[in-house]
Amino acid sequence: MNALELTDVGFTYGPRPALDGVGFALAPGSFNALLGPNGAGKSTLIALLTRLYDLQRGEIAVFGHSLRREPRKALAQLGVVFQQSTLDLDLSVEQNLRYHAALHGLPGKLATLRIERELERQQLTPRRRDKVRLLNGGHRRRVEIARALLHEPRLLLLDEASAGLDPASRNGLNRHVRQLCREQGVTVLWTTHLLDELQPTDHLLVLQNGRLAADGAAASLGEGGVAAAFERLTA
Ligand SMILES: Nc1ncnc2c1ncn2[C@@H]1O[C@H](COP(=O)(O)OP(=O)(O)OP(=O)(O)O)[C@@H](O)[C@H]1O
Repeated sequence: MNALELTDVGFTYGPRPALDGVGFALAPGSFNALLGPNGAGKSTLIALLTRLYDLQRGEIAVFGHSLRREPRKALAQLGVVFQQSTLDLDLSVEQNLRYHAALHGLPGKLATLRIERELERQQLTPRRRDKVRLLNGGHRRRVEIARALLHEPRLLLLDEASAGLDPASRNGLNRHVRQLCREQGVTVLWTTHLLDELQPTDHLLVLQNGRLAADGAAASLGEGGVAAAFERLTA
């Protein structure tokens, strides 16, 4: 069963479609990168995946659950790190996680266990009592990843998660998410416009004018690596 499957997805705000017949599938446990120039439709796609917008055309299924017909089951499998941080800077790392757990109805003891496990997995245990305000951008992102994983989703969606980070933090975050994918079997959909965050074996999805211009291993896109392929596709 695919972690995520899109079939003929279309969405339009006005006369011109923002997404037009987009279809792809993500294998469980894979690292997938979603790329595209400004206006290609990435944000629209993410808004559909998170149900900010309702589907107008096509189907989206998360681990076999239709987002349209079984939204609760589909969303239960989905963890999201949004582009704009929504952490409370004046609460500690742990308080932010506890607040989120309560919001999602996790009972106290279970919440404590999950929070401890995620803090450990995200290497944040020593910072648990620090206010988020004191953390650097990379560590804040890790708090958001911990938060997104508290309900044990199997698909993690990161929307431009590395935007605004310095190169060292960007690399650290990218390595960290790849490790989660490799060691914990979490399927990752990583949205970026930074080609240096990609590896030849990544599954690459390139959106261009609302359509899928490429869907396959980065290495299979031809001569010159990802950067050349991206330039050719979006020229
Ligand atoms: N709220 C809206 N109302 C009308 N048109 C919109 C709206 N949001 C996006 N669009 C249009 O839909 C198309 C896709 O935009 P979208 O924001 O999904 O692309 P994107 O790939 O996320 O771009 P960026 O990288 O700049 O965020 C663009 O032509 C955009 O102008």
